[in-house]
Amino acid sequence: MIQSPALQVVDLCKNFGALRVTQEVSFHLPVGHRRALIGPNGAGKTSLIHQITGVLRPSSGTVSLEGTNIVRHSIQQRVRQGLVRTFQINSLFPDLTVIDNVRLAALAARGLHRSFGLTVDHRSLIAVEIERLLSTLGLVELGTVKVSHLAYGKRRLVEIALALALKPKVLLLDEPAAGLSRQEISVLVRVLRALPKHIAVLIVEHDMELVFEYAESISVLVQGRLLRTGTVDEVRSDREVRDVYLGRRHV
Ligand SMILES: Nc1ncnc2c1ncn2[C@@H]1O[C@H](COP(=O)(O)OP(=O)(O)OP(=O)(O)O)[C@@H](O)[C@H]1O
Repeated sequence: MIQSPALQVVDLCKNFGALRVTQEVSFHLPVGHRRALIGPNGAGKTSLIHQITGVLRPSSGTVSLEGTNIVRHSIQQRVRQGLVRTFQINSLFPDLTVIDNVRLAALAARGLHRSFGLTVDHRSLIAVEIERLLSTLGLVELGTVKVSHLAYGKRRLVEIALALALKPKVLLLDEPAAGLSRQEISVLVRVLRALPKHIAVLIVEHDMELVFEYAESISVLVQGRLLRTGTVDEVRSDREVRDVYLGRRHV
């Protein structure tokens, strides 16, 4: 049997009045694939992510998760189905510890809002899961620290921990390296590489070093249209992509 792609977008269009922010965008992400979405400012990357997550309703076209068209599903339904976007820092609870923040997401993934009333087995399962997650993200030693006491780079890792606690099949990362130092970006790349292999990742990122180091393939969006999708080498050496976005410094 042929496996459906983890995520498939077909002929997606979005207009704001006369402005066409998404124009007949089609692509698919195989299970476990790591794709970067790049493009100049205002190309429509965030608008595309918003349509995939359900924040924005497309004007036409479909978004499918494992073969099911989810275009009419709510944001919450999509999350429950495994389409998860990283939380923004301002959605973390600053006065709670890292562990408590991750626990809330792990409970939410089970349709629960508090651990009160859970069986001992459930609690220990969740505790093991949190431990594993923090270890993947290199946050074990910071588990009992309040989020408000963490450096910016660590908070961004907590965002990813929360998203992972929701058990994604497809993880959407919107500029995870924004505001990070080079050293923090190399930690981020290590963390992203250590993600479970079955998770497909779509990462929107302006930091080309990260993109070239991490992505298996790249899609280039320009003025709402996909200009090119290919391997890192194909996209890097594409003359048109260089002209509209990469310039000469990344060749
Ligand atoms: N709600 C809206 N109403 C009208 N126009 C919008 C709306 N949201 C986005 N736009 C426009 O759509 C275009 C694409 O914006 P978008 O934020 O998706 O680009 P982007 O590629 O994510 O840019 P950046 O890299 O700067 O984040 C821009 O011209 C923007 O002004």
